[in-house]
Amino acid sequence: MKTKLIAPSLLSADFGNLQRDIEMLNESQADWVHVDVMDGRFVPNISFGFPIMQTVQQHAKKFVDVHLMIVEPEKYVEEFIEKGADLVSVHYEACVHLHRTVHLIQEKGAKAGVVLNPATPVLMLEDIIGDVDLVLLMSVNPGFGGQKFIENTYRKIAETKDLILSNNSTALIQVDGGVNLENAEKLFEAGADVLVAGNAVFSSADPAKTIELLKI
Ligand SMILES: O=C(CO)[C@@H](O)[C@H](O)COP(=O)(O)O
Repeated sequence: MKTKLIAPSLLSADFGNLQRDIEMLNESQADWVHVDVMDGRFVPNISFGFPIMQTVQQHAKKFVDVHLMIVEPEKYVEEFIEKGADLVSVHYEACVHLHRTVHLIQEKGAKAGVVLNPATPVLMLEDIIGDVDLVLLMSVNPGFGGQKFIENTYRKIAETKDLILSNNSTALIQVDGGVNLENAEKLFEAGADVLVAGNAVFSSADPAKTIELLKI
């Protein structure tokens, strides 16, 4: 997988015109489509589930990146993969048996990511870094789009990069939350490989142009 990737989050798309927004992403320079699944238990908000995932599967031509903000994600990963997820990321904080869940995702044919909330230290990944394809660092508390970026994410990117290098891991670093045209370049320079952007893309006058500018 190449780096400096943009993954627009469908959480900020217009659900009344979801096909239109996915087709816009297909034609844009977006690399991935980021799908935020929230259950109202792991996070204090409910977004959507399998029916929306089916719409994504029908229309998206880009790599589909699913972020599960749900308790007991191991119960649902297989169905998300059947419905087109190329990568499934699960929260460190939500998995009792993280190693088992990561390997389940990979056995079912998808890439596996592990997600850290802002208050979870990078060192918790020491014994799983060699198994995962991606580390997703939350730069806001998960649950809502349009929140303010938490600045200590830069330090966490550096720590994740060190962990990856010292373990000869090939995991990508993804950053999610409050990413915008002001901080994207700095985040890539700090070592992020994939930036998720919801509000910055879908609230802009020209989402396709914003995606292009986020990559510069
Ligand atoms: O996972 C989440 C929120 O929990 C994110 O993917 C947000 O959707 C990012 O939104 P912006 O901060 O870019 O609006």
